[in-house]
Amino acid sequence: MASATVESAVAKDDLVIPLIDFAPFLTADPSTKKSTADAVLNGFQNAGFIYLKNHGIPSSTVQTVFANSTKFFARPTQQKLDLGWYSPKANRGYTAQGREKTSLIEEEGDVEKLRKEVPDLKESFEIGRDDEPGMPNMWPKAAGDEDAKVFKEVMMEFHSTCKKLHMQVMRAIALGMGIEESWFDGFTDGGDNTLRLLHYPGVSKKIFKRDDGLLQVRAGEHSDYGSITLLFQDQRGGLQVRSPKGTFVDATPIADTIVINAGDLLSRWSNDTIKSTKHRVVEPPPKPEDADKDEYPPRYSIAYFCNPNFERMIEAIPGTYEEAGKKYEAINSGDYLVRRLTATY
Ligand SMILES: O=C(O)CCC(=O)C(=O)O
Ligand SMILES: [Fe+2]
Repeated sequence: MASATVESAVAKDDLVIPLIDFAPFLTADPSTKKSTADAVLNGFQNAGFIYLKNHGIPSSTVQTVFANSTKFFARPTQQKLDLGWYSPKANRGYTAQGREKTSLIEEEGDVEKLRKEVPDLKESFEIGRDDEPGMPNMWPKAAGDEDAKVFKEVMMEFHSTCKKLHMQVMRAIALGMGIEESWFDGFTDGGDNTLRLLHYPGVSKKIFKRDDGLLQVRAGEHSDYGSITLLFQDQRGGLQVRSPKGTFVDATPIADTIVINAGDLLSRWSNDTIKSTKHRVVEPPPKPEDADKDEYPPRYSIAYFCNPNFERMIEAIPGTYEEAGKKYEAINSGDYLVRRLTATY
């Protein structure tokens, strides 16, 4: 089968992140579908990251979500604190700056130490499925507040839009792996995914110039936990991905694309054939229009963290373990995520 020519979005220090046109996959011509699927799988196997264009989510939709996110974070601090993130199991609500430390640490306790040293310069708001008993989303009060009403509608709609794309990308991975295209459907149809709005407030440029040798970041180095993450970023920049050489390479924003990365659970599920690559958000690259300002402008991003249905057991995908053997025991998807979240908050 002829493989499609794939452009690269990032190519530095042996990190090659492909820029993949997803339209051929979505429009279902069998031969181009397969080569697109191969490109998706190769991207996750080699870099752990891809950029996707023509993914089917209109840019007007994404703009509306960003606009609503910006309005949300502009609410008074107390209003946001009243919607506080309340448990790893629910993973819903608002997290103020300094509360979470995305990190490499898996032990509780260590995270406390790291957080004090260099807090992440961000606030976030997490939204889960809206129909999970005992785990309510933390919506701003809608009575007499039109923005709050619209916010909820926009976010729930986007949650379901992203859920569909998660299913499609997992189908592409399946087809790329040579298993039944629908193989993952029974793992992705539950929508146990988290929509996270992120705001990195404008900060003084000086904050990044520390004299204690520590690196001030907007979000610390980490890998994501679940199957895949759909990341929508504004044009500000600052996201970096770890290369095979150990350097951090800019994942420069490309308009109308989604950056998609594989998480730790997909890596485990694929018997380590797919990579879950470390990334972070740092001081943004200089732009001519900010040159004579003392502050960097804010950055907004939207991450949609996808997970296999929480009730499912995750055990090596067919085709990934027959030769090498299974590297990991079966694990419950929901338990795995709660364990990881418990260590970071
Ligand atoms: O804001 C970004 O660009 C990345 C955020 C991220 O990696 C995360 O929240 O897991
Ligand atoms: Fe991440």
